[in-house]
Amino acid sequence: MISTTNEVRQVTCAIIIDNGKILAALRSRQMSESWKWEFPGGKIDDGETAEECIKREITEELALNISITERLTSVIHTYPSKTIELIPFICTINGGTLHVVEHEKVSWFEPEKLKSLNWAEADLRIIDKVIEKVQVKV
Ligand SMILES: Nc1nc2c([nH]c(=O)n2[C@@H]2O[C@H](COP(=O)(O)OP(=O)(O)OP(=O)(O)O)[C@@H](O)[C@H]2O)c(=O)[nH]1
Repeated sequence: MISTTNEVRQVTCAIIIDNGKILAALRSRQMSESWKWEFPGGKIDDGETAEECIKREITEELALNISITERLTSVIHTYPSKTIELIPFICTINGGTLHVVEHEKVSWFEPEKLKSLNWAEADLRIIDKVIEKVQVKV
């Protein structure tokens, strides 16, 4: 199916907590929204649940198995060329060895450092809630 600009693309993202820090990923030159930070994840495939999607994406992008702790409220954000529904999940690592496949790099941040990053615009709308949630859980 050809996607149109009017369609809302559902995108999952993982807020992975480990040892009190949160993983953020820098989008690379080859990706749209280059050099912006995001939480790893991606678009939901046809027939897939959001939970299945985020587990698949994290295996593909970071070679990690994750467990979902909590699904947060999603946000809808319109970029000039697309509208996305960003569905965030708080997660922990269940297995695997971190290997960065697509991103420029990933880094671990203390919750209070997250606000200083140059985030993708949609993430700016979830970051306060993410920090509030992870400070309770770390
Ligand atoms: N994974 C992820 N994507 C995000 C976040 N915030 C955000 O705006 N996005 C956007 O959601 C889309 C996710 O698409 P994707 O990762 O599956 O694939 P992609 O880069 O090829 O997307 P593209 O079609 O925009 O080029 C991208 O447009 C990306 O910019 C986030 O925190 N995590």
